[in-house]
Amino acid sequence: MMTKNPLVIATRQSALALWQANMIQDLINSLPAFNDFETKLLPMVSTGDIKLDTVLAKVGGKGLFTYELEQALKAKQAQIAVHSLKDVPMIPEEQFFYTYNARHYHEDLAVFPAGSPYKSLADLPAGAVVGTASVRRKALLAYFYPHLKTKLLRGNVNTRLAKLNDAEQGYDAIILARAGLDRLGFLADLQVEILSPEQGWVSAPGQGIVAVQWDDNQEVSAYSEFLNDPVNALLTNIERGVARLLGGSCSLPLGVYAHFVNKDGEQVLTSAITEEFNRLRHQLQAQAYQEYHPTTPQVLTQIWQDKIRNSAQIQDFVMGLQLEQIHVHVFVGDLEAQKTIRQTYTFDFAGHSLVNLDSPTLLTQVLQFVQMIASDIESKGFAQITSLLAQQLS
Ligand SMILES: NCc1[nH]cc(CCC(=O)O)c1CC(=O)O
Repeated sequence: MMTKNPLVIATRQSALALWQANMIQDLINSLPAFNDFETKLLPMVSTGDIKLDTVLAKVGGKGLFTYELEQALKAKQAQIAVHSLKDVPMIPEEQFFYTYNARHYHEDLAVFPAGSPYKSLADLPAGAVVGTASVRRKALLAYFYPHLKTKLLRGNVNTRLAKLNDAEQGYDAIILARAGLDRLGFLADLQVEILSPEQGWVSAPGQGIVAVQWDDNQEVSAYSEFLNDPVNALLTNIERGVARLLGGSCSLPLGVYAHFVNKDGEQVLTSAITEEFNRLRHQLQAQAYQEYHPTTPQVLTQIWQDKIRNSAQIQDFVMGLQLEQIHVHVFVGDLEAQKTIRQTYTFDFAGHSLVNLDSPTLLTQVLQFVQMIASDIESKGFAQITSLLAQQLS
């Protein structure tokens, strides 16, 4: 029997990180293109898991949850790393690139302690205490709920929930990502309020997306396309593109959320597109493998992409979605709600197709759109916000 190539997956050790790494491992194991690989998880501890006493913006933020995993990639102890995209720095080191997966939920939630008489942030009495370590969430609280106080809350999701339910810690509510709670199976048992971006509570760029990090110096990177989800990649590149042009770091209270809108002007949830779209794409991937194995990953990618473009089933599915526009919600705030910017931007998707997301015309238009958003935000007083923030964070 032939020995298989190792495909070691670096991950943090929190319950959420392991869930996400397992999801990617299962996906890889289900794809014939990876038949010659043997997957294994490499759980690691990151600086962000140890330094728990400060606001994320102050410990530098940059690469706090990714640095150690990147070292494992560079040392070839691991072939890929799995991250919450939200934790990945906006400007990666040159040798690394990412593919994107799975956005089931994008929103933040307010979570209330078991038995709390309150069901929404608006209901909480003046001076009630809300836990978060994120400057974006602090700025949103200051803007929408000025009657509330915030208090630092760090740690992984399990730790934060334990602190919420420990009365001595004094939290009346905490803010968490819906995606994380859903993945851990906690949603059903918790008293929560969904904070929706469409109503102004804009989530972090890339929130809810699982990112797979690849190392250009390792041969396995030729297989990256098989794991990419092109719909999530498009929306994510818009969100992160805006953040990057605004100097993107997690010390900026910035929310960006992009989604598709159909002919009737309704939001089409990304998960409602990607589940079926990827099922069909993966079927064709398996067919291409069957017909052309053994061949190189580059050739297989080409054949597979052609099959996708020529598939009547995929064409039908994509046409049925009637995607017309992409809406991008942006929030830029400061810690005392003195200079908040809120805006929604619209991209005309009608002449494009999900089957051709790598079309140079589309990519050029998207890039111009992202630049337009960033310069519009700048013209609305962005520089004043950042100088105000510098004072507030010092
Ligand atoms: N910085 C922590 C972090 N990074 C990703 C998630 C949740 C999953 C996601 O949003 O993708 C969380 C926890 C939280 O914000 O509640």
